[in-house]
Amino acid sequence: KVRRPCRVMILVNPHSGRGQALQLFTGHVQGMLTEASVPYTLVITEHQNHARELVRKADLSQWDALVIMSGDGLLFEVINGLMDREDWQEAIQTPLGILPGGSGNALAASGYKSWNEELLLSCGFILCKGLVGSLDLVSIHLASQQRLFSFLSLAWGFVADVDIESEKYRHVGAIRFLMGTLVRLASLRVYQGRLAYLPVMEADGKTIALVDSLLPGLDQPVPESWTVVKEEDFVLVLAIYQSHLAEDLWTVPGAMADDGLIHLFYVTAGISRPALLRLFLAMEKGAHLACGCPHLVYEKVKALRLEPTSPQGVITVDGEMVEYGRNHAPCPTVLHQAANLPPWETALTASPPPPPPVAW
Ligand SMILES: Nc1ncnc2c1ncn2[C@@H]1O[C@H](COP(=O)(O)OP(=O)(O)OP(=O)(O)O)[C@@H](O)[C@H]1O
Repeated sequence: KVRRPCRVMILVNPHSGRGQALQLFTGHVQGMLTEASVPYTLVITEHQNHARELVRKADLSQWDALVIMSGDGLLFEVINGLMDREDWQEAIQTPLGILPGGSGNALAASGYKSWNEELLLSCGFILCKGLVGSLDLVSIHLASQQRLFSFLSLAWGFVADVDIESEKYRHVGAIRFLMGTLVRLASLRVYQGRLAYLPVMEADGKTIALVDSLLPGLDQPVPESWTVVKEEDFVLVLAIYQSHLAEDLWTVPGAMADDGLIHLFYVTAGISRPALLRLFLAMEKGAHLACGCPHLVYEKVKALRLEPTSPQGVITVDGEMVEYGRNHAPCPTVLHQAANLPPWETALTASPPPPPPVAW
């Protein structure tokens, strides 16, 4: 629990979701914070990476928590801004909070069965109470040597395409993903690439963290303990570490924010359009694995390597487009504390600290 009274920086992306994040804040959250005597400073982001730069340079001793009122994209900026700092080990332990104001709101929705204003009120309540849980972060190395920290997902193929292509329907809110899915289904394509992963053994338990500097470099073959997927034609690859991919997509019903697992899904080529649509419709109730679809594979893994060979495509990390090429997602590096509260309590902290960033 964060000590009270605490000073909270609340970052609002005014363009997130349907462009109503600020109105949602003043209409639903401001009064709660005032009533609970939580002092806060509101910062309206002015451009992409504004929050990342601000957090990178902030005097964190002034703040007891950093809260974002936006979609998952702004939290991605804040986490990576904290990890950019020289004092990242301490910085990443700053409690973080999320108030859903975007169109996906995957992290805010994880662990809840509520939507829209109801979800916002639940998250506002948790913030007022100052409750803190823990959150897994996954370290992702891109082919350019860039390293990112991800709390939600790595996607390639259908899911990534829908996420990026549906941004033009942002004004309709969460339904943009359904619209994007239908449009992408009409032009369903196959993505070529290689996928390998380090499976989780039952004996691994929950708390073993991988140190990504011990994993083979991208120019090295994967070790024998890894599974190399024999198919190379995919419709989608999705690695997710939270229960929800969006407010209404319950992708991993059993996932906890700090279970130390990457939940890897892939769909191989050959799936029909109706079968793929059925999977996404079933996902609203978390029932997609019960569809018995032979093209859908689900594995719990600790690390994976994705090497797209199709000349064009989209890869997203936490819903944000990253460079297209080979990735490497060792997990988990920033993990686990004995959280005394359920991890879906929304105000989050990552502890103990990750191993030092390594040159890849
Ligand atoms: N003031 C701003 N102007 C333009 N872009 C911004 C601004 N502030 C943040 N951004 C960027 O906008 C993108 C989308 O933000 P965010 O993810 O928070 O909202 P969203 O896309 O509506 O929600 P979700 O990710 O849940 O779908 C992010 O890449 C973020 O970095």
